[in-house]
Amino acid sequence: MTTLDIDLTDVAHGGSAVGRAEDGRVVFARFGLPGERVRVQVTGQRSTLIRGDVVEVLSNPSEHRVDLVWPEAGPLGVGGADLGHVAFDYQAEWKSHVLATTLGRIGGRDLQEHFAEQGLSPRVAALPGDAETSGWATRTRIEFVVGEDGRPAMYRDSSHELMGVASFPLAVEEIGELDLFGGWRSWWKPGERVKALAPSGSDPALFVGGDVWWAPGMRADEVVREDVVVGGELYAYQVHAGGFWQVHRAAAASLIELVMRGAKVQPGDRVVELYSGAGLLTQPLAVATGEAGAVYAMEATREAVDDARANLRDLPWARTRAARIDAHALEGVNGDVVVADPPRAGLGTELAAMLGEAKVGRIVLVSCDPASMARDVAVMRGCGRKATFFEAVDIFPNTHHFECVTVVE
Ligand SMILES: C[S@@+](CC[C@H](N)C(=O)[O-])C[C@H]1O[C@@H](n2cnc3c(N)ncnc32)[C@H](O)[C@@H]1O
Repeated sequence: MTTLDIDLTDVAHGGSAVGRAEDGRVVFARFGLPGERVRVQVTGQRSTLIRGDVVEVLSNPSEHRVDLVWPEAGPLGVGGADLGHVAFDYQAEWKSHVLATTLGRIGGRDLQEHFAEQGLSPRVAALPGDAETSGWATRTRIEFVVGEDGRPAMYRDSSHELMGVASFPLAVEEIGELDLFGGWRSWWKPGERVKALAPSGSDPALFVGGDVWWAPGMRADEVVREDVVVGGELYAYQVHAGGFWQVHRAAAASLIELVMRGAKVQPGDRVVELYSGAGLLTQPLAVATGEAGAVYAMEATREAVDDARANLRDLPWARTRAARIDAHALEGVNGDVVVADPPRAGLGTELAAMLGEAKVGRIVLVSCDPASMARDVAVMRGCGRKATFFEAVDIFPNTHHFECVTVVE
């Protein structure tokens, strides 16, 4: 067991605080805070860097350090709450700092200066209501694996080793109704992957082995209902229990609000939506274009497209196609507005350049990784476009993740 004693000076993208070892290598230390002198247990190393977890604060404990609400997800524990040791208010500072430095590191000085000139602030805002629970009890979806003893387990961070867990503090209270630590033990099988969900419009359910259950051996519908209220408007959705949906209980409404504010869709507009999932954004976009306009949405997952079609039943000018988005699919793409919500890897330089150069008025990019956001926006800048809107929102409290919405025109 190798340990190092170091001073932490900064924070890095990915959830670690940063310091330097005596041999000059950069140390990425999870569960540390800048200003602290800490003992780090090394969990991995290369010729240029060392990774580890803070197992002891030796001196200068940070005023922003809090006791771990979920100790099993602390140092040397399971992944999933790598900012669980950081005071809720300071998580926004941490993430804003990472966002600003990532903009510069990936997009260069030009992108940082461009954001400043455009009056765009790289700040990450907490979701309303989260301060009350310090961001705990906010997730309507949690995933785990059944351990050898039949109890819920998760993987130790960056490893294939399963560790039993005794609670899920990130889950909303309603998930407790499933009694995950009760009668399922003799029913589900070790090694099975389980998703527990508490949809806003249906009873809590468990997705395991491709089926949906509300209690051991008691089947539930394979689709659940999600109701999202934004500005007094209700958007209602069906979603396959195993399919993608935003995990934070307020994330769906927040993303609709931000995307619609940035997209400025007018009646009669032609909108192209990429990576549209079950149609979370497609529905409000179609309401905004009205029947004089059109929304063309693309999504790779068949089940999500089935959900989206059901969700757009009353808005027939919105059409969804099951298709992989690649350079071929985007050839000749055009419209008033393109909305893209890709997975963590972002659009990539090729697709970002295609969109940047396309006959499209406004591109709304939803990014769950600041590095891919900075790269994609920098590529579109290189096509002569300007960033005109930027908001970042903390839809993953107690982890290093957050979401960005950028508009490029
Ligand atoms: C971050 S989710 C966003 C979905 C939706 N906007 C929402 O918020 O619910 C990204 C979606 O992209 C889809 N996807 C990933 N790669 C894709 C590809 N190459 N082509 C089409 N869809 C893809 C996934 O299935 C997923 O539904």
